[in-house]
Amino acid sequence: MKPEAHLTGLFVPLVTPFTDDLRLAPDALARLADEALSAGGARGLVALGTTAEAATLTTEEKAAVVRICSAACRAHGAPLIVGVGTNDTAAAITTLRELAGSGDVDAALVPTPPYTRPGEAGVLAHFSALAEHGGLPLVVYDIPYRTGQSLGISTRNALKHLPEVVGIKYATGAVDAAAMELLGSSTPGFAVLGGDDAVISPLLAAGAHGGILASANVRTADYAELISLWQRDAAGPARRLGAELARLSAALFAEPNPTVIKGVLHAQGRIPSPAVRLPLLAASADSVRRAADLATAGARRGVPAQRGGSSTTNVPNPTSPRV
Ligand SMILES: O=C(O)C1=N[C@H](C(=O)O)C[C@H](O)C1
Repeated sequence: MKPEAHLTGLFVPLVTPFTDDLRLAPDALARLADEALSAGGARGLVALGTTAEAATLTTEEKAAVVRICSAACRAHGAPLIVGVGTNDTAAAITTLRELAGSGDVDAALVPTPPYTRPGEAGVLAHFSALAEHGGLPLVVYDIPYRTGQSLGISTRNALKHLPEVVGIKYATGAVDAAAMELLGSSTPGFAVLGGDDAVISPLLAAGAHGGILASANVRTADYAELISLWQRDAAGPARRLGAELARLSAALFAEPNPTVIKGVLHAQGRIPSPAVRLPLLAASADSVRRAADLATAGARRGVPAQRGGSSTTNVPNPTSPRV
C-alpha cells in the first residue's frame, strides 16, 4: 500500500524572495507562504522547486526555505512537498533521508535525473533506489524539455507502481495521447498533477488531480478555483477561467521562470525586489508590465492583487546582472 500524501488540488511552488543585493528575504517568503495557504486557498506548498531558484541557493539557504515553508504548512495543516533535483542517485538518497528525518515533509518532488540522460531503464533504477532507501513519498517530475530525458508510457506505468511513488508532475509540454493514457487508468494512491501552467485547464478537464503551478504565486485563489471548478464538473465556468488564466500564464512565462513572476510580485509590493541570481537575468519591464496588467485585470478573489500603488509603479528598469 502506498503512503498517503493527499495530493489533490493546488500546490504553489513558491519563489524565493531576495533583497536587491541578492540575500534571502525570509519575512517575505513567510508572508507568501501564509497568503497562499490562507486567502489563496492552496492545498499545499512546494519548496525548492525550479521556481524557487533552488539551483542557486546555498545549503543553508535551502534549509531556511524548508524551515519557513514547513512552519507555514504546519500552521495551516497543509502538506509540504520539497524539490530534490540531482542527477546523483546517492546524493538524492542522502537529501531525502535528511528531509524524512525532519518529520515536516510530506513528499519530495524529484525530476528524472537531469542532463545525464541515463535512458529509461536508468530512470527506473534511479527511482527504485530512491523509493527503497529515501524514506519519503515521491512525486516524479516528468519534464523532458528541462532534463533532456523523455519517458515512454511503459516506464511511466512502471514508475507509478513503485512503492513510495505517490504522484507525477506531468510537464511534457503537451496534452496528448500519452497524457490521456496516464489519466485513463487510475491507480489508487497515485496522483497526476499538471506542471505546464498554460495547459493546466485541459489537463484538469481530462482528469488530472491538481497542479503544481508557478503562476499561482500571482493569482493563487483563481488557480485554486480553476481546479475546484473542474473537480465539481462545472465545465462552462472552468473553461472561461481556464482561458483567462492561460493568457496570464503565457505572459508570466514570456521570459525564463521565475523572472517575470518575481517582477510582478515586486510590482504588487509583495516581495522586496525582483532580483534573480545568475544565470537568470531580471525580466524586461515590458514583460513584467504586461503580466502585471493581466494579473490585476482578472484578479477577483482571495490574495490581494497588489499592495502599495498601481501595478506599474514598481515595474523595474532592466538592470545589469548582479552576482
Ligand atoms: O518550480 C516548479 O515546481 C515549477 N516549475 C516549472 C518550470 O519552471 O518549468 C513551472 C511549473 O509551473 C512549476
